[in-house]
Order: sequence, then C-alpha cells, then structure tokens
Amino acid sequence: MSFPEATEQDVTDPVTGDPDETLDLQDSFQEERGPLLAASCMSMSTDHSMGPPFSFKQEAPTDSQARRMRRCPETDAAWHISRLEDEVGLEVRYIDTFKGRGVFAVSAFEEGEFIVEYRGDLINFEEAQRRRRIYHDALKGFMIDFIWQGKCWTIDAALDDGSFGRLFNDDHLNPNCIIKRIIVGRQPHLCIFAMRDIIPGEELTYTYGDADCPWREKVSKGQIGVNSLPQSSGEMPASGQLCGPTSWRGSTDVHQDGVLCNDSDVCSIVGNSEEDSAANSSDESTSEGSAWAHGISKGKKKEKRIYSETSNALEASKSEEAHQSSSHILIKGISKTSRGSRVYDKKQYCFFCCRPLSKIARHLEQVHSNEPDVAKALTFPKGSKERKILLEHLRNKGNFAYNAEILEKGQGDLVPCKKPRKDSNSGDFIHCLHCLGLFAKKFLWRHMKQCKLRTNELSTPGADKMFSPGACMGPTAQGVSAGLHEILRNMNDDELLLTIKADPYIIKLGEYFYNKLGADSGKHAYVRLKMREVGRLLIQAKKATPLRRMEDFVDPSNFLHVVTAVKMVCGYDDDKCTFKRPTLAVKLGHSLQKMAFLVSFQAMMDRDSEKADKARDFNEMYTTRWCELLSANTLRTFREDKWNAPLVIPFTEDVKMMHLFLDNKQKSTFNDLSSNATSKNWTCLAKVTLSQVVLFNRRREGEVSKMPLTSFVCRNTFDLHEDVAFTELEKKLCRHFTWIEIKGKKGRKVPVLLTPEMQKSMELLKEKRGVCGVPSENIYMFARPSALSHLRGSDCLRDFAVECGAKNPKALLSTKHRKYVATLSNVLNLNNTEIDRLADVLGHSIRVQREDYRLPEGTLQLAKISKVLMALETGRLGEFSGKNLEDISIDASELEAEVSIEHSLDRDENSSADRHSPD
Ligand SMILES: C[S@@+](CC[C@H](N)C(=O)[O-])C[C@H]1O[C@@H](n2cnc3c(N)ncnc32)[C@H](O)[C@@H]1O
Repeated sequence: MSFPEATEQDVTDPVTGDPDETLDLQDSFQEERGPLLAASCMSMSTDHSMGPPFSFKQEAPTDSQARRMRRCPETDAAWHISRLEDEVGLEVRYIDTFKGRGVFAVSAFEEGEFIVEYRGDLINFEEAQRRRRIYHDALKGFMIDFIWQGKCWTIDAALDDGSFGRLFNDDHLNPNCIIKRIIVGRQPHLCIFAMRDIIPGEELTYTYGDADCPWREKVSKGQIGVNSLPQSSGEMPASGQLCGPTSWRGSTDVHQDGVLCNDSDVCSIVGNSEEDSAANSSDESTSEGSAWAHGISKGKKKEKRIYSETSNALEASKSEEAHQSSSHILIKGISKTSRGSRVYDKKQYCFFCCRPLSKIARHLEQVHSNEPDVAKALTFPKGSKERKILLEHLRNKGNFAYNAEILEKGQGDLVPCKKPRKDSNSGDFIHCLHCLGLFAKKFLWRHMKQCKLRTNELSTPGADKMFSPGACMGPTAQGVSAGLHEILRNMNDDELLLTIKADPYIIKLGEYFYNKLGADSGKHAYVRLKMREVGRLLIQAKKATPLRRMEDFVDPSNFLHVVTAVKMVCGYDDDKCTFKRPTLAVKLGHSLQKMAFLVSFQAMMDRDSEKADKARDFNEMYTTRWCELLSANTLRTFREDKWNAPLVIPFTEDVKMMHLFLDNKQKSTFNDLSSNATSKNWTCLAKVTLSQVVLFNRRREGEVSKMPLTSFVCRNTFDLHEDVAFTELEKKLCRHFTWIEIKGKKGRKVPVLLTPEMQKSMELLKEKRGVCGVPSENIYMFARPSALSHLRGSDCLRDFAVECGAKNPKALLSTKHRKYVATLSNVLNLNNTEIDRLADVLGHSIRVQREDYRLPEGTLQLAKISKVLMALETGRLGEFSGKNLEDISIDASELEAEVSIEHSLDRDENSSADRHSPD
C-alpha cells in the first residue's frame, strides 16, 4: 500500500506560489482566516474522555462558518495539520463488536472537502518493521504505509491520541472519502477528503486499497451487513485517488522484492506481512503475531476460521453454545497398554499442511524444507540447540493452529506440550505467550522460567504470563478496540472471561468505560472490575432465573428476575434483610442503568423502537423501584456495618514505634544501596521511603505509590514569600521540608511534604534507577525494577507494621492513619482556615480552592501544617491540646538537628550550622 508520487499534494506558499516554500502555517492562517477563527478552531476539543458514552461529539455550528471561509481543501488540511486539530462535525460511534468504532458525519461535507488528518507517528521502513514485530495484530491495523521520495514510510496511529482519522473504517465498495498524501512543512501527511457530498449521519469510510481485508469477504457474501450504504459496482475510485492493488497482509509486495511501490500502488492499512512472520520466527519475539499472520496468509481455510469466530461474537447465543460445548474439549491423558506400560501415540499437527504426524521434525525436514522457517532451522547442524528450538517452535505453531480450530468447533482433543496423566479439562491448560506450547496452568510458571523462546524484552506487568486459547482467539479478537482487547487479554481465563466475551453488552459496557477512562492505564483495572461484576451477575442469573443475556436484564418484564439475581450475587439474607456485599448491589444498579442506555442506543441505531422503548422503561422502573427493592436495604446494611464497626485508630505508641523502625530501616537500606546497587537493595529503600512518605503525610497510599518521577525531579523549590509573615520556626520548617504536588482523588493536585531524609533517599533512588534495572520507560518514583508498574504503599505498610512490632498493626494502614490525624486534630483549637489547610494536605474535601494563590498557599501549608505532622510523628500532639497553629511551638533544636544532617539542601545552612556546631 502506497501512494504514487504523482498524486502527492504539495501545499505551497499561497503568497509566493513557490512549491519549494512550505507554508509558515501558523502565520499564514492567522492572516488568511483572522485571529478570531483561528482562536475558535483552537478551542475545539477532541477530548474523548469527557464525551457521552459511545458518542464523542464536536459541536457542528461553528464549523460551517469556518468551512465557508476555506477555499482550497489542501490549505484547509495544512491548517488543521499545523494545529493538530480535527475537523468539527464528526462523531465517533461504537458500531458493533465486529467493526468496532467508526467515524460519523454530524454535519454535511461537500465533495472534495478536507475532513481529517490521519494523525500518527511518521516512521521509516525499519522502524515500522520493528513495531510490527512487537505489535498485537489489532494495532497493526492502524499503520498505513506509503511511498515518499522513493522510500517507504509509515504513519503509525496505534497510539490512541483521541484523533478521528485513525478510526475511519474500510469500505471498498462505496467509500465516501479518500485518503491522500500531502506535504506540509516538508513532511508528508495523510489526509482524508470527501469523495462526494456527505450528509449528516453517514459513516465516513475510505477504501483501505485493494487489500485482502478479511471482513470484505463477509460484506460481499452479505453475511454481515457492516455498512448500510448501497453496494456499488465495486469500481475502485478514479486514478489519482490513491487506490490500487495491495494486500491486506501487506507490505510484503512493497518491500519483499525491493520494489518500492509504483504508481499503481495504493494507500492501505496493513497488518502483518509474511516477511514479518519470517522475521518473527527468526528473532522469536512475537510468537502470537507470527502464528496468526502466517495462519491468515497461508490460506483461506485458516482465514475463514478466524473470522467465523468473529461473527460468533455478534450472536451471544451462539457463543454461549460454544461455551457450553467447551466442556466437550479434552486434553487426552497418556495412553497405556493393558499391562500398564506407556504407549507413545501422540500426534503433532504440521503448521504447513495441517496433517497429524508422530515425527514432526522429520516431516518438516523432508516435506517443507523450502519453507523459510524450516530452511532457517535446517541451516543449523543436526542436534544443535538452535535447530531444536526453531523446529520446536514450528511444532508448537502447528499444534496451536490446530487447537484454535478445536476450540472454535467446541469439540475435540487439544494437543498439549506434555500429556497429562489423566484426561483433563481444557480449562486447566493454557498457551505460553512465547513458544505457543499448551501447558497445564499449574505448571506454566515452571515452563515460563525456562521457555527458550522467551525474549528479554521488557514486558508490561502481568503480560509476561501466558495467554489462554480463549484470550487470544476469543470472539473479541476483532472489532473490539485494541485497548479493551488488551484489558481482556490480561484477565484470567475462566468461566467468567468466557461469559464476558460471549455477551456483546458486557463488551459494550467495557468499551464504554474504556472510552471514558482508558487513557489512564491506572484505570484499566477498574474497567476490568466493572466487566467482571456484571459477568458474575450474568452467571448467577443464568443459574437461578430465565435471564440468559445482559440484554434480557433491561427488559421491564424481567425486572423482578434482575432483582433476584442481584440479591443472590450480593449475598442477600432474607431473614435479616441484609447484604453480605451491600456496595456491590449499588454498583450493579449503576452498571445496569448504563447497560439500559447502551441497549437503547443500539436499538435506536438499529431502528428497533420496541427494544429502545423497553430499555427506556427499564430505566424508569429502575428509578422508581430499585431503591425500594434493593438500595434501601443495601444502604441500611452499609450503615449498620459502619455503625457497628469499632473506630480503629492507631495507638500513639504504635505510631512512634513505626516511625522509629522506618527511620532505622531507612538508614540501613540507604547504606546498602549506596554501597551495593542491586535491584533488591533499590526495592528495599524504595519500600521504606514510600512508607515513610505515606505515613508522614497521611496521604492515600495509592496516590503516593503512583507518584511520577517527574513530580520529584521538578519539585517545588520556591523561596519564602516575602509578603507573608512567618515566625522563625515556620521559616525553618519551610526550609526544612520540600513540597511536591501529585495527582490526588478526582485529578486534584495534592501536596506531599518530604523531610530531608526522604529527599536524600529519593535522590539516591533516582540516581540508581538505571543500574538497578528500573526501565527508563517506568514513569513512577517508587518503581518496580524490571517492570513498568509501581510498588504498592499498602503492601509495604502492612509488612512494616507487622515487622516493627506494633500492638495493633492493622491500625497502622494509611486510611486509619488519616482518620487518626483527623481525630487527633480535634484536640487542637484549629480555626476554619487551618482546618481547611489540614484537610487539603490530607486529601479530604476542601471547601475553598485557592488556585489563584498557589504559591503563598503552598508556603503557608508547608509552614503551618508541617508543625502538626511533626507533632504527630513524635507523638506529641496531645501537648498542643486547645492551641491553634500559631501557638504551637516545636523545639527548634530538634529540627535543627535534622537540618544539619541534610547537606544536600544547603539553603540557609550557615546560620543553623553556626548555632549547633559541636564547637
Ligand atoms: C484503523 S482501524 C479502524 C477503527 C476500528 N474500527 C476501531 O474501532 O478501532 C482498522 C480496523 O477496523 C476494523 N475495520 C475497518 N473497516 C472495517 C470493516 N469494513 N468491517 C469490519 N471491520 C473493519 C478492522 O478490525 C481493522 O483492523
């Protein structure tokens, strides 16, 4: 897929007309359109996270004015490119699990008009190949190759930056848009233009070229109505519109024989190429990708298999049948003769000819030596380790493809790497992510330790485990957004996952949450949790009520069944009228409301007014009766639980003991890391420091755990504000502590104070990250070495609370600590402003946000609140009973002693050094 040089649109300077002069975009547009228009366009938001579910709208009206002023579509394109902005009048809608999302017109577009840039990274051929090797198949669909200045380039839009261009779907029969390459600022860009007049409500599509896209088969056979537009004669767009022959799998033609696209080449989105799969098998880095790429490119049979699976996703009932029949899938145990001796009758499946064979290596050598992967293996001497590994990988790939077919059929025997003693259930087995072998779940950890195809590449947390047949081949493999697919892939392969994947509305709910929250990877667990909650409800409902699919839940005639199912899943006790899990009942209520919205949304799209009405009626019933039937009891249970729960706050002695313990531990771990930089020592110091910061600040542990390294690096080093009157002690406190800001609840900025000791530890941690194996991609201050995640403050505190010998270790957890401060602060005579400040530091809700006075406010908090925190640390808060912050005095010498230790912060060092020098 590529672009002919002839069709390239160079955007020349409109004033000089010189094609070599690229536009000075910012200025020329300001002039051309006037500052007002520029400003109005600048303010167009593409923030998807804020939009309503499944519909990220940009308001249309301002658009017409803007568009009328545009004369040349290419100039318009350049204008948008310069501002990294999308056109208004577009909306992203979720279409179905097969097609995923699509872009729809909210306002009309005229023929030839610029619509949107296909935004992404511009990368060269080598980088594109590298990314293809590591990308999941779903992500490869966002890469477009094209030719420019005789070289192959790629726009990689795999990263979801919220732009619309990346979400345009393919239509090879009747596209209404076309994608063209234009040059702006001496760089090529891909832009999408209207091919004809487009009316509001139409899905915007362009052809991915003459690619062999799997979904096209379905369209032409009329199996799945992926596009409501009438089918045309199938003519390709006129020449010059950058469409022509290429293959879905790819850029193989483009780069295999060294011919970099001729004029008939087209723009198309590529997936994996054969060359990729060869490369994959040679560097053994992405076994999954290579297996599928090969599977698809090798023949129609496998292609059909994969996409018939996708169509299953559209019909929950069919998937459910498949699920039920998964119990007919077995892993046969080892066979024995009547005398009990073992029979070696295991068959392996050839990856190339799909035949079952007992001697697979010999077969590959004799029959398929021309296959590049086999030929590569045969270049190594017989008996060599390399040859063995490559052939083993091919063997696993063949078995994997066969297993995939069995799982899809729902019947048969899977081929494992090692046969179990007895016949076993397929659910107890799982594929290794690296070598594709099928292993007993119980023993996979052992295999992972020694898997020869395991790469040393950094893996995301949890991704290094395995993948189940279900996870890689489930009905969600296509159509679901890449992000949600990843979230599903990281879920445990069990009945719950099968239920989730088989129900289109749970998937839609997942998409809904993913669209809202997915940009923050920290929220992916929440998306998973929401799907799991609803999945459990469905499983329970299937057992006890006639409800079979989530869609049935939002039918008003089933309302009481829904209530029954919710009660069951939340552990309702009929006699006591209480819930075991009261909050779950409330959460499920909210999810069902969203579900009703999703059903009605889909029904409206399908023009199914009956279904839409039902969903609306459900919502009405929910509003009127849910509380009476469920929420009232849940809230009562909840209140009673809280009422009865004793208020556990830490003993002052325990708090002191913990602080002392951590201080000592900090010293020893600091010395250990300074003298011996290992990941173990790094982690020890990180754990201690994290605990100290959480405890000292009484912050939510999650907020501190997620502290980005940049917050520390760019910490506040403001000077004392001249205009604010501080006591001497307060001034010293300001110099003593450092103030940094992190993201708190609801995205609020929350402050964290660091003592000099904490700073010292954090400086050392920062310095030793690299040598101790913390990847540079890990953004967290308290990182886990060899991973991209962070340590968890709650785990650290729990361990240290026990280790320090506290009487009541449970009370030393961060929430209890925060309550402790809140409770003990009542002994002080704090005025309203002071209470606000304390609340702000603790991350409780604050009544007044003084954003405009950030600096003095920060200084004030640092000066005043640090007194309270220090008093707490030393267990002396009681001494200040009845005093307000102004009256609290802390022995300056205690502070000075600490200050003098801290050499790295040499602000105002002289005066304190003079007074406290041993001389
Ligand atoms: C660039 S993305 C388009 C946005 C995608 N629909 C989404 O939700 O992320 C390309 C992917 O969309 C899907 N796709 C595009 N056109 C399609 C069509 N006509 N029918 C089904 N799926 C399509 C394919 O999975 C393809 O890999």
